[in-house]
Amino acid sequence: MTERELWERYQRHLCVVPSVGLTLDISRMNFGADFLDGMRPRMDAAFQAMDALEKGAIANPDEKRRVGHYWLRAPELAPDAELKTAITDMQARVAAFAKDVHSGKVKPAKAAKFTQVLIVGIGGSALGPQLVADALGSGRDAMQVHFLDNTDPDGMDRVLNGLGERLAETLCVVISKSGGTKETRNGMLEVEAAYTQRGLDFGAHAVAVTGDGSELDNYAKGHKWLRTFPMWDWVGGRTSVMSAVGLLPAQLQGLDVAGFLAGAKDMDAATRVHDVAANPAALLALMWFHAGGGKGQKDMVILPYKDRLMLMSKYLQQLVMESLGKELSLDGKVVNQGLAVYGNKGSTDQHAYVQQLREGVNNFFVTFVEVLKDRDGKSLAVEGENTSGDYLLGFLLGTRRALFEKGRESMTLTVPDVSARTLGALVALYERAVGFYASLVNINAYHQPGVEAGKKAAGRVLELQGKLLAKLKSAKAEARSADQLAQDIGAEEEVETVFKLLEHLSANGDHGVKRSGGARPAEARFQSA
Ligand SMILES: O=P(O)(O)OC[C@H]1O[C@H](O)[C@H](O)[C@@H](O)[C@@H]1O
Repeated sequence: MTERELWERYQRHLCVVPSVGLTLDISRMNFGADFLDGMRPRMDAAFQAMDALEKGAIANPDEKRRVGHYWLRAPELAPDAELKTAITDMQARVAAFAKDVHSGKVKPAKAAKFTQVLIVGIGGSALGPQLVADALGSGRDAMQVHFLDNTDPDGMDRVLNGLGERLAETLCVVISKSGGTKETRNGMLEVEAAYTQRGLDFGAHAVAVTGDGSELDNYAKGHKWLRTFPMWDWVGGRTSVMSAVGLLPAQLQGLDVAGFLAGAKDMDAATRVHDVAANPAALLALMWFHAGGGKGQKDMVILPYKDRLMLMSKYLQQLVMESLGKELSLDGKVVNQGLAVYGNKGSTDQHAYVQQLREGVNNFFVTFVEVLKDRDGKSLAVEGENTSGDYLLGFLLGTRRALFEKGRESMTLTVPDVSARTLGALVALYERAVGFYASLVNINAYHQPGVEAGKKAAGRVLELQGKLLAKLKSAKAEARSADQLAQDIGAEEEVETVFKLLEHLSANGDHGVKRSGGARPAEARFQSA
């Protein structure tokens, strides 16, 4: 194709969303002339399914739940008055609480004001707030935000040591929809201990975002925490950033929550239309289908040329892969669907893996994100009249071209800035695209049955550890091999897990387990000190 023909293709297929100032360019995807028409029947079915979902159908059949994240930014569209009031009440309570925290009306026990927010959560209960905080935050925010999103003890120490004395002016927000996630529970208990160690009453510094009646809800109420904010079964964790999960941290940080919701609402309006050419979410889903043959055969590389959007790929990784990575179709057939997502930011990644994208295995398509506004204020001319921002665009367009020359496909999303409004629009765009794509490939995007297997297996590991410790204590002084200990606790078949547990126990002083003997598993001996 000549440059001129590409320019024609660019204009013909450019999807323009004036309400949020976003465009989607699909001209560098190599779909054929009849692809969009050919997909029309499937896309029509996807539109019907989405319309039904928004009206309150049970769109998550396995869990028999409605799927209501679109109502979070348009409560008037919620299918009944009760839901609408739940949303508007939540928004009002979040805003009022943040106002009271900022004014000092709600204050810590031993400091004048809360200045820091420590968020404890994981997965959908952390990734949204992390994306928002990183994309929109600055040193001038009303409060500084920190995260504990793992059960890694050293990771917790790093965050808590970083807060240091400021723990006295830290508001801890524990987020868990189910209220039973172990990583979050552990993080909460460790944070509680850190407050107690400093002579501070944790409850007077803590709030919860969780489902009514959950373990966390009961704990928060039982320990007189400052507040609890609701999470509902009709909002999935990975689409919860516009519930209290994302709004409370954003409001506390002093970000433009109204703009965030408005951007999403405007994008929802744009992606609700059944005209494919005008609907960027439909086009994204169709391009994913085209690129991977409807089977996820190509990976989605998210490349925003903007530092503030670096967590976009991480956020989309959960949204896309947890939604689309499914064993079974809606009819119960084994389909093993999915779309792999990775990426960081340009031009940084050009100095890392983009080499492979241009010349290596062609198993991906790129989504460039171009941000028109370089920075607040004027830029330095770094070479001739060129600014650093001119270079950023130069590198984006250069990589787009270099990939296309080698037959590697890309799309480009162009947005005016990284404002709350734009971020809300981007989140809404991908939420809708994931929903459409799930319909195109006939899967349930709103459950995550696969996640449970790992959790159950972890439960068994900890159960074995309990038995092992009891055995080691009763057989004090006698050094035994992993094989012997596995037999002792009636877990001969699980000797490898037993060895891994002993290796970990003896590397840490917590349980007083000592290792002796050789370095190889069969030579190692363990005993209670
Ligand atoms: O919010 P929570 O109930 O604590 O869940 C946190 C996360 O963990 C689960 O394993 C799910 O796979 C995620 O979708 C969820 O966001």
